[in-house]
Amino acid sequence: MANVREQPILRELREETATMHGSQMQVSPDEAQLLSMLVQILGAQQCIEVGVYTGYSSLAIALILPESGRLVACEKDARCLEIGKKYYERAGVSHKVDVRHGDAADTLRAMIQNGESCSYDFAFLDADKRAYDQYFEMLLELVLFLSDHLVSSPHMSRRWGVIVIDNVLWQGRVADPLVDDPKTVSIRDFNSKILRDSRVNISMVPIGDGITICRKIWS
Ligand SMILES: C[S@@+](CC[C@H](N)C(=O)[O-])C[C@H]1O[C@@H](n2cnc3c(N)ncnc32)[C@H](O)[C@@H]1O
Repeated sequence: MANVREQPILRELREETATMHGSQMQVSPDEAQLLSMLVQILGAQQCIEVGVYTGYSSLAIALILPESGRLVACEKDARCLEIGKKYYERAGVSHKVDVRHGDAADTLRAMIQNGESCSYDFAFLDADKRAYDQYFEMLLELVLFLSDHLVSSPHMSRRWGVIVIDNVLWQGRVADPLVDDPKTVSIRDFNSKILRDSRVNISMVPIGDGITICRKIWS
């Protein structure tokens, strides 16, 4: 497949999203391209997105997932989900997307209670910024980690779950000590926490609004 950001259906979804009444959010083709490449490079099969909006990133991921792959797509806004579902259908990927309407924290908690810990390869976190830490803790539980003695081959690719976190630069506000609104403080505190977190390796990438790529290294 060509680069996902060049797919006409993604362009169409982006245009429809831009014309939505009251829409202030922007979707990022560069981020979606990176996400889909990561999913492909990892050979990910089981993915989660927290905060779907109209489905731009989830569609980019679903397009690249193999037929056996699945993306659990968590979103609280039914109107946005209807747009996403229309595009999954049109792109022929709706069988790969498991849409979960409701509060994402409730959905993730239910997945853990349902015995799904350590069974996801890839997660994308992009919902309420004040709850990042809460989502992150549950995603860390849900993504895979196989310690050395459980890995049959040193070349096995799916040993570590990866979590990608969006908006970590928050348009530069996290670096401005004079900005102290709740969302900025929450993202700033979250960035500091995961920098020191021995359960993960991280790399912050300054594309879009800043994303952190986080690899689980401890279970
Ligand atoms: C920035 S948008 C997501 C954009 C999407 N990830 C993309 O790249 O195309 C954030 C979304 O998170 C959703 N959201 C915020 N809080 C939520 C919650 N508690 N549970 C589920 N979804 C939530 C919002 O409704 C919004 O659609």
